[in-house]
Amino acid sequence: MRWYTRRRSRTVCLSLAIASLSLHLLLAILSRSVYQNPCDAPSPRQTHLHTLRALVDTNYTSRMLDNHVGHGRKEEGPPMGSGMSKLEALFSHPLYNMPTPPIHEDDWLLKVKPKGKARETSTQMWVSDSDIGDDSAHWNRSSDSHPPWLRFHLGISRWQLYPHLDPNMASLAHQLSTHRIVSAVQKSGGTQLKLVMSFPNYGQAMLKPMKQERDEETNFNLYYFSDFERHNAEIAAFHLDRVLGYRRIPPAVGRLVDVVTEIKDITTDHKLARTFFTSPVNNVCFYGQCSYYCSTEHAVCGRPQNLEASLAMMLPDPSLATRRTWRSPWKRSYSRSKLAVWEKDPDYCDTVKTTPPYNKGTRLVDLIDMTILDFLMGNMDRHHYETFEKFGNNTFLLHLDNGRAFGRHSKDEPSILTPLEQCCRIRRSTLLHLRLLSLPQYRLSDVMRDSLSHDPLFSVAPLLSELHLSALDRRLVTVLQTVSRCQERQRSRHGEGDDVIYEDVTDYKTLVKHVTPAR
Ligand SMILES: Nc1ncnc2c1ncn2[C@@H]1O[C@H](COP(=O)(O)OP(=O)(O)OP(=O)(O)O)[C@@H](O)[C@H]1O
Ligand SMILES: [Mn+2]
Repeated sequence: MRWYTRRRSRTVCLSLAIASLSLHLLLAILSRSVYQNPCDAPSPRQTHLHTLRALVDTNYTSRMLDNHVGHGRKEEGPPMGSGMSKLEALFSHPLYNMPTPPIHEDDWLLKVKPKGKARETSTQMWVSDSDIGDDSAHWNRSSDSHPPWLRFHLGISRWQLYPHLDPNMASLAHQLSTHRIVSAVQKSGGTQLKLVMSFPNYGQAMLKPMKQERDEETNFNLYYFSDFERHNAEIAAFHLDRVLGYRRIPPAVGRLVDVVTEIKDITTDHKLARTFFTSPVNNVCFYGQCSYYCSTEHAVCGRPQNLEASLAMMLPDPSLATRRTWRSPWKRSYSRSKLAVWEKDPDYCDTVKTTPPYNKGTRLVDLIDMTILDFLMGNMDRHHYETFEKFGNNTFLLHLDNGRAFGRHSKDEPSILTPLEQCCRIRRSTLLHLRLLSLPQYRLSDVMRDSLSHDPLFSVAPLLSELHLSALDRRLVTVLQTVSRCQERQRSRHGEGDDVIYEDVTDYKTLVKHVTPAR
């Protein structure tokens, strides 16, 4: 009996031990599965690596990337756990922070004189390249004591107008939108009314007034060459150019200008002053002198004195930094009946490719970059572009005059993409940027909305309507499809698609090495 009881209690103990062991095992398995998710979630670094690998894939398609990068699910926000806006996440992406070679003294647009020398010779402390002898010194290029406009001028290089994440940008925008206006005169040249405004610290800006409501579409019966210029297009173009990573448009911000105290009362331009009048509803209006739309019927009017306008930072005066103007090979005919050569000859690019300066260096792909910018914003008015003469042919193209962009959101204009269609050539870096902006977590319309919300006029109304923002996404898909078609065409001809890509990002290893966790 005792023997039986001992045996029973031993069995019970054994079963209890087995049960507790199983329970432990079960708990361990459960806790592992509970904590597994955060441990296995990709770090920002891994996400960046995934994105980059997918972006350089030659068989890239947008849908494939959604799966690749989002690990099968749609990732709507910026990289996990970053706490950043989509714009901040975009600008912190390695593609925007690639190591750049040091800028040599000859690669700056303006050289600065040592302070002593400058005082001896003249009151101006910056001089053009041709004015300077052997006494140049590395003096104060980024000094905090300089006004923002001078820091902007001194920061222009052979490769860009301003650096990525420019620490000067906020004060530059602040100056343009708030500093007292001490002078306003008409800017000569060009076809539509625009003014040059001066600030007490000698900075200058080019003003384009608001002529139509933001969501008003350009009349479909109007030819591109008689379209109005839009102040919000100048501002949005600056933001788009920066988002694309180009940095080839001078900073432009919005401002509510008092047409009486900030233009009429202070102008020394008598021709301009004479055109002021009061409208039947007591708004103050003016129309100036120019070849298009400078008449009472097309006057710009304050409400009653407040006028929305864009103010773009002026580039250094041509006497300090000469600019060269180039006619675009894909210039439109500016005629109601004539077609341009490129519209009649599908092989037109073969000729351009062998014609200087498009036969060497980056000029052709720089032009394609400009084409992509113009297609995205629907700008049909790119008849010319400019470069700084000092840098010869080895430099970026200035994307000035964007007032006729963002006129229509309901229609895309495929003819703007003709240079890309005909030449089938694109910088690797541009393609990577475009592909990045097609991902849901960096979506072009979202980063543009974010970027434009920093403009002072955002408090009046968003600079681009939602319809214009979504047109950007639609057009981006068209650009990427065009490139894919080019690659397919090339592949079917030669067995590969690499003639399409101008390889300007050669060192992927360096790029990937520089993938840093998002801050
Ligand atoms: N930010 C700037 N700084 C200095 N010069 C500028 C700036 N923006 C434009 N310009 C110069 O002023 C000229 C006229 O400006 P813009 O082209 O914007 O006016 P427009 O009336 O639209 O001209 P067009 O009718 O020829 O298209 C430009 O060709 C350019 O050389
Ligand atoms: Mn123009």
